[in-house]
Amino acid sequence: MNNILAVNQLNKSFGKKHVLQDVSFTVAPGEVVGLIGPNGAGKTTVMKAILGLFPWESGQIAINQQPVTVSSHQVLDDVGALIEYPGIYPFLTGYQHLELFATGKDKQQRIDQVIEQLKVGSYIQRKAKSYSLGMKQKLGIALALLNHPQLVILDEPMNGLDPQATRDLRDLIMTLAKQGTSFLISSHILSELEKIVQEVVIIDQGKIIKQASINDLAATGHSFILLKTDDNSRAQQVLTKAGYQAELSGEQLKLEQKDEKELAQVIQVLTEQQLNILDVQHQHNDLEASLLDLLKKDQSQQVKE
Ligand SMILES: Nc1ncnc2c1ncn2[C@@H]1O[C@H](COP(=O)(O)OP(=O)(O)OP(=O)(O)O)[C@@H](O)[C@H]1O
Repeated sequence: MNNILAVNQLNKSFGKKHVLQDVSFTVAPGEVVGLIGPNGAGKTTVMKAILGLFPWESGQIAINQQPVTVSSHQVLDDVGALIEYPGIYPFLTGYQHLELFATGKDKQQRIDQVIEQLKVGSYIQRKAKSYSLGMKQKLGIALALLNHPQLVILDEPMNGLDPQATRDLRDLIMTLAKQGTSFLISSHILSELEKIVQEVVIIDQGKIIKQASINDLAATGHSFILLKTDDNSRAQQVLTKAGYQAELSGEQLKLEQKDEKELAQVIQVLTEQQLNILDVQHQHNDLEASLLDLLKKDQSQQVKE
């Protein structure tokens, strides 16, 4: 299947600062891809380049196999985007914004649909200057989705949204993706996106350090055993003596589980020393931890280079 978006060997500098270095990744139709990286990694710059907002030194960007450049924007008709802050006119109502940007014969239907999808009906007739941060954010997302684009680019879309609105947005993204819309969504928090993305592109200091499915990334994650005993500090000593590295974490002892048999062995070691186990929990697939691991490895690699 052809990719809806292909970024190939993109290089971009601002002055002397090489902000994107050979950035390559793809987005397939109907796929939700997370662009994840720490502050300043280059996420917004990648997104702005895809929208042809500035020139770059080398590399190609194609949407539906058509090149995007600063002077050729036609392919962007099929792209909806919210980058950084929504561009909102304070003296227009939310509804007037939608009227201004809606296209097509079914304009009215599109406006009504997006008002319902984003649940903005109660304030859409008010002037935008009275909107809270979250309300503005929802209007920005409504504008990105309004004309049923094939590809939607959202830069930190959960910014300013309360937990209910965050959940509603996740549900909406998943529904639209099932209907074939592709999404590229940036965040510096992986856990915020892990429920909706199939694929993650991890960027650090302008370089893509990994593009992987969320399942592959989870498989590289760590597993931990969390134990509560009637004497955690003695249990820690007993485990250390037996060759396990257990750290005290609040009311629990936390140790990395390297293989499946380990839990039974740990329990045996403790019960042999008359320690009572009050609670056992498993912590699996800590995606945030595996992301941090990747970033740490990348940074130590760069120090060596
Ligand atoms: N117009 C510009 N002029 C100069 N430097 C810029 C410009 N835009 C971005 N940069 C620099 O490029 C780097 C990447 O910035 P970018 O905004 O793409 O990061 P980000 O991953 O989106 O970060 P955040 O999560 O903080 O939004 C940063 O070092 C930033 O200072």
